Amino acid sequence: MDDIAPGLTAVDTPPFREPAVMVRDAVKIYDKNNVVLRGLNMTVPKGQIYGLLGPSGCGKTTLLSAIVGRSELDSGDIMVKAFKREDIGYMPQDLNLHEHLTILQTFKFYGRMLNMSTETILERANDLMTLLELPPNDRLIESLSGGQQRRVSLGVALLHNPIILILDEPTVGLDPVLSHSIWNHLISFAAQGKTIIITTHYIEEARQANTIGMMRGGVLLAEESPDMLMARCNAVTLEEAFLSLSHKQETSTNTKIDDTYKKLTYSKKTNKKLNIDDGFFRTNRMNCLLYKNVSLLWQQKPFLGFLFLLPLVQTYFFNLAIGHDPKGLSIAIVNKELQQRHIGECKPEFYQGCFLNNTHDVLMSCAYVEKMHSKSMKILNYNDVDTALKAVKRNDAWGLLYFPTNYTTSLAARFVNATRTSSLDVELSTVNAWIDLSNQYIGNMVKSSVIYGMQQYLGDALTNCNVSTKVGNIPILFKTPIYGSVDTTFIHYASASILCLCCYYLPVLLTAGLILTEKKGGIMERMMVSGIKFTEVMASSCVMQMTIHAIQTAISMYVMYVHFDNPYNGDHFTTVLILLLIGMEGMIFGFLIGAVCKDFVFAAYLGAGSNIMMSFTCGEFFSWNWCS
Ligand SMILES: Nc1ncnc2c1ncn2[C@@H]1O[C@H](COP(=O)(O)OP(=O)(O)OP(=O)(O)O)[C@@H](O)[C@H]1O
Repeated sequence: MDDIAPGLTAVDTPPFREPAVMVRDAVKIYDKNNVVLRGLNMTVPKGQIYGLLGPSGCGKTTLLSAIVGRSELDSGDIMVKAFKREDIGYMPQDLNLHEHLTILQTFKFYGRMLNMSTETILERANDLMTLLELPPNDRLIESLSGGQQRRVSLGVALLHNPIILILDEPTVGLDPVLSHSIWNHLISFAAQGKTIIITTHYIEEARQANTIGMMRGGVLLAEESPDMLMARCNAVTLEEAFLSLSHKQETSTNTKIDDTYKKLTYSKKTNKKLNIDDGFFRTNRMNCLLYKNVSLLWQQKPFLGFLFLLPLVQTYFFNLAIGHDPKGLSIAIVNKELQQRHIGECKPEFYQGCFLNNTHDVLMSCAYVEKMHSKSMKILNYNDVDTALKAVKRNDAWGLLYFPTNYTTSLAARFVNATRTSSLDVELSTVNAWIDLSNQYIGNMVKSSVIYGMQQYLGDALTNCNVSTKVGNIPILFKTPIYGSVDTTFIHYASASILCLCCYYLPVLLTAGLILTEKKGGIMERMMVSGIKFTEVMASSCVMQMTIHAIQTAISMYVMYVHFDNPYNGDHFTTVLILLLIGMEGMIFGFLIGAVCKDFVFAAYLGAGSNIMMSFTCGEFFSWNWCS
């Protein structure tokens, strides 16, 4: 015992017992103001109950975490007589259980992880139900009381009948009768040769331990049997003994604590945590994780339904609400040609004949207005430009078309005279257009309707005159598009990119959520202590996520390409491969978010923020704009 405070001497020397756990010169420093272990030495004899006592925050959990391999010392050696993972049973201070699993599912998950057969698990589960007075094993963990949950957690540690049991405050929140019964069982375990390290806040309860380790200030003040300890301190209770030892530690030297750990030589070749070689990847552990993930999803049926309803609803509403060309847009018309002739409104007979040789009876302005009408535009007639412009500014119309007087005559002159056309005819044959471009998409649509309307009505008018329609076209001919079609709408273009977006961010959300839930509840740490490796977590998540991803994508594609009949011209293999890779990318990013974030709020910000940012940088929104 290197760490017994000065002035203390052992009153008796206990018989030597082979140690099951030994800690030497343990140092753990969280930061320079928080040195938790200061060269601590501890020896736990085999086949005994070792009660680790000390005030709150003295480092008991930190020490146990290092012993079970959950955390690493900064310096020192840890030796545990355990050759395989199954040799150790650990009950952490926090419950660290999946709330949405039943008691039996929890036992099956941890049991299978430690290579237990289903029959043995069921047998042990029955024994533990009696031993720990557990409720029926089909009860969900979340529906249990705090004390019942704690007993399930203890059950997980006992399930595989380990030879070393490390229990961090197993009796907190239990009634005295149950605590007493648990201690009796611990005593019988020790009689069977098992080694038990137990921490407790109920100091007197620890009298039943074979050895007491009294911890304070990062070292052990004493390590001996309760009776010897009380005798040496002239105390009648362990509490008195602890107070006496604490007082002696205080009065002997105030600087001892710091000196102890500073004098240590930091050895590079130390076992700073439990080292059990349980492989880089084992299929049985991955299957366990898969079983747990599937059970968790199955227990949360509303969430499962939501997972598959979300892509359906999203794609459905996208198709209903976005990307269709707006109909019934209003356009203001000021037709001075019509006013000049005093013949009321435009009628079909005004644009039946050939305008080149009958400029008195034919009104080309009416032909143009009719073309705009046939493009589902609502025509609003005004007498003058000022009033019409005010209407556009009031948002009554998306644009204004102004036809000058003698429009048809000047247009005919422009075609007949060609290069000899007077500048007055050029001016009077030109339609003036003011378009509201405050909404880029609608403004551009009105603009293109105006341009193509002009081209089409001129084509029709020239056909009436037996002249080739090409004469009225701008001298460029657009051939069949290489990809897409002439009448591609926004939805046709955007459907693929929306699909990619869903395929990316749904796995991000699900993966980050699952990882964070397990991390925050301490479940991940408990799984790691039981031997689970990160590779297995990744692989099992990958299998589950990809299955969900495939179903979600199939739902989205059905809505997009079957129900709403958007064009699909791609090669099936490439499409599936790309969507799968996008899903995988989302999943990996979800892992990253789960790993770096400490809480859900940060994860939500990171997930949503990065999603928008990535949509910008990958060109999705940019190309939407171009399309519009
Ligand atoms: N991850 C961590 N980062 C920083 N400090 C930590 C961390 N974990 C524990 N500590 C600090 O280490 C000290 C010892 O904590 P620990 O949980 O080991 O104490 P304990 O003796 O188990 O306390 P209790 O009996 O209340 O559970 C405390 O001051 C605690 O704040």
